[in-house]
Amino acid sequence: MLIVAAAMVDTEDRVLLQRRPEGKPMAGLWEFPGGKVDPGELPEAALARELDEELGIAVDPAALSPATFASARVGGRHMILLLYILREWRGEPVALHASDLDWVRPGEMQALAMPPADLPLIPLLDALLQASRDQAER
Ligand SMILES: Nc1nc2c([nH]c(=O)n2[C@@H]2O[C@H](COP(=O)(O)OP(=O)(O)OP(=O)(O)O)[C@@H](O)[C@H]2O)c(=O)[nH]1
Repeated sequence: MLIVAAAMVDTEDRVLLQRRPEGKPMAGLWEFPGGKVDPGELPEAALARELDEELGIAVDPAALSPATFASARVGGRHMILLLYILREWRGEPVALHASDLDWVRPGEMQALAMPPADLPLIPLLDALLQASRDQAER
């Protein structure tokens, strides 16, 4: 199972998380917006499609920067999750599928309930955002 997900980063280095709605597996957990890559679909095109469907935003697939990945068992299947960083999009994200949205810093994610496969991604994302801050200051 190939999943693509976005760490959408705002100008204050906060990242958008969405809350899985009731009735879905892992309901109530906070996750990165995204979803399954359809057969024959390019990962970046799949993520732009998911972000449109889930948040109502327009994303240029070329603006998605590969960040890191997770490889884990989820509900009896093996999942590879590709995480991208996204800093530019058009429109204001709206929770079209999620029960809630929130902008959080990676340091604050530890306090939120997230899918187990996401937990190793948090320090990696934190380090990547820190590195791009350092580069911007140079
Ligand atoms: N989008 C997203 N999915 C994640 C994350 N972490 C994680 O384990 N997943 C898992 O990856 C899969 C995402 O596929 P999906 O969004 O298309 O699936 P879903 O469970 O919402 O069901 P659906 O196929 O009915 O829409 C789910 O099994 C989800 O639990 C994450 O951070 N973001």
